[in-house]
Parts: sequence; structure tokens; C-alpha cells
Amino acid sequence: MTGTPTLNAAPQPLLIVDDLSVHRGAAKILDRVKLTVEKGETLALVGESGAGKSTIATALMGLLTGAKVEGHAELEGTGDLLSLPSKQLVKLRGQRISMIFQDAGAALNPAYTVGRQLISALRRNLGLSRRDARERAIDLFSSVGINDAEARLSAFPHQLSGGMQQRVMVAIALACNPDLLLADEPTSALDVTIQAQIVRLILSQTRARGASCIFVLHDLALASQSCDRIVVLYAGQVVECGPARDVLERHRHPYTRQLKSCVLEIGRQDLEAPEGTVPSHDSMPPGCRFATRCPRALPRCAAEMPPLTPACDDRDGASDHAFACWNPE
Ligand SMILES: Nc1ncnc2c1ncn2[C@@H]1O[C@H](COP(=O)(O)OP(=O)(O)OP(=O)(O)O)[C@@H](O)[C@H]1O
Repeated sequence: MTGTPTLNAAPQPLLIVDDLSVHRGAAKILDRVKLTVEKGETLALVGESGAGKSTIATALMGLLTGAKVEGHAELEGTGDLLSLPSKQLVKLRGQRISMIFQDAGAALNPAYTVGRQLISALRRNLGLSRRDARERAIDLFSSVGINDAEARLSAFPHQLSGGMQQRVMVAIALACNPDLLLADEPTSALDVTIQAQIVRLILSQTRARGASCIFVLHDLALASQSCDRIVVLYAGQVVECGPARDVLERHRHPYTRQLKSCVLEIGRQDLEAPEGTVPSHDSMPPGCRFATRCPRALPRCAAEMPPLTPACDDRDGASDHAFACWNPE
């Protein structure tokens, strides 16, 4: 028998996104986005409003409407999510990949109790009996910190606080032990005092299940504290990516520096807002999209798009830290 070299083979990533582009009419909302999510890893997508973070998450869920999607998103054992027939995608949602939305109040159905919404997800996806699904729903509610879980099953969404509604969404998203959780700024509609609790809850629950998570965040500091790797997006493109610590402490792209100083210096009188505005999607420059706001821009930057380049500055190339800039820091 001929041996096959599988014993020492590197584990396959859970998700490989390759050249994901999204067009809405003439506007190119995402431009050849590449990212990889390892099994059990938490990846943060950061960037200012309009960078395309939610579009990535929604495209992976197959929920984008009115847009042309190009590229590939290989989910291990499933194939390309972007070209799966919708019947297969429906089956996959909840079971292998699930999403927590920005506003739980809007995502939950106001006409049904939260228990009914969770129990029906469990019955539909796992084929549980009504009684087993109810028991599992109580366990899930308890595991996400909902007190008096059994009684809360009969609450309607409007009877719960925003934080409780988001805990319900976390329970529903994790109900069927998905391999990949997409969390799209799940705390943006919440009081600051409970934002950190919900972020911690999502990360601890995903990690406890060995699942991977793509976390959409505005806040680079929060991303670096809570996630393994970071992808920084600007105007639909990846401008820097790598291990969270490298991106925060050894950033090379001037935009990452600006994001970082916005977070670290917020509240200071001398905070320097980036000058200029993000170019409009239907008239993007041929070169770097950040060039018009960049304090380090060279003539070349406006004319030629910089490719993602390995940073090679850390741990003998063991890190996959990379940046797209002609004049990096
Ligand atoms: N349904 C839509 N129709 C038209 N344009 C859209 C639609 N959804 C998003 N866009 C545009 O796509 C771009 C990316 O939006 P997206 O919501 O993905 O950004 P984001 O980084 O998640 O921003 P935010 O942090 O504000 O949610 C924006 O310019 C937005 O205006």
C-alpha cells in the first residue's frame, strides 16, 4: 500500500475567501477581498462606516440582494458558498454558519415569543421533538446568562431589554453549534455599559464550542483585545491584516495608524481627524483609495494600486501580517 502524507498535513482553514468583489450598479462596494479563518479562530473586520464590513458578512450568508457578487468563499466540507444553490444555503444557515445582526430588536420576530423562535430553530435544524427542543432552549438561555430561563421562553421581544434581546440572538445563532459565527456589530444598538458583556459572551460561547467567528467591529482596540486576527478594510479593500497584536503594535499602513489613534486618543482636544473624505464608490481612483487622506502619500500612490505585501518584520516570517501601501510606516 502506498502511504499518503496526511498525518503531518497542516489543518485546512475553515473558510477561505478569495477575491470577493461586490458591485451595486457602477459602484464597487468590495474589491477583491481575501481572508482566511482558521478553525476555532476569531477574526475581526475593522474599518470606518461604509468600508464594506457588513457586506462581507451578508455576502457569506448569501443574503445580499440587488448586488453582483464575484469571487469564492470556500467553507470546509461544503464548497463555494458564493455559488451554492439557495436550497443548500438555507440548509447551511444555522447549522454550519449563522449570523448575529446589529439590532436584535429588528432581527427577532415581534409577533412570536422568543422561546418559540428558538424552539422552532432547534426543531427545524436538529429535528428535535418539542419537549427536547424546549429543554435545550432552557439550557441555551441559561448558558447565555438569561436568568429564569424557563419563564423567559414565553416573553415577546418587546418585553426584554436590548441586552436580553441580544442574548436571545446569541442563543439562536449558537443553537445548532455552527462552525462559523458572523457577528455584525452586535453591540452597536446597546448601552455602552453592556456592550463589553455581550462581546465577551459571544467570544466565550464561540470558543467554548470550538467554533470560529468573524466579528465586525469599529473599534480597533476592542478587536485587538478580543480577537486572534484583524483585517482592516478601507473603502472596500483590505489594507492591512494579520495577528491582532502585530496589526495593533506594528501596523504598517497609515490608515491603521489613524484608526488606532482615533481609538486611543478619543476625547483628547488635539485629536486629528483624517482630512478629506472616502472617495465615492462609483469614482474610485486607480491607485490607493486612501491616498487623498494619507499624510505619507507619494505621487505613485494616486496612480497605482499597492498590492498586499507580507510585513516580514515579525518572528521570522511566521506571522501572516501583510499591508497594502507604497510608503508604509
Ligand atoms: N442595500 C444597499 N444598497 C445600496 N448600497 C448599499 C446597500 N448596503 C450597503 N450599501 C453601500 O455599501 C457600502 C458598504 O456598506 P457596509 O454596510 O457593508 O459598510 P460597513 O463597513 O459595514 O459600515 P457600517 O459600519 O456603517 O455598518 C456603503 O457605501 C453602503 O452605502
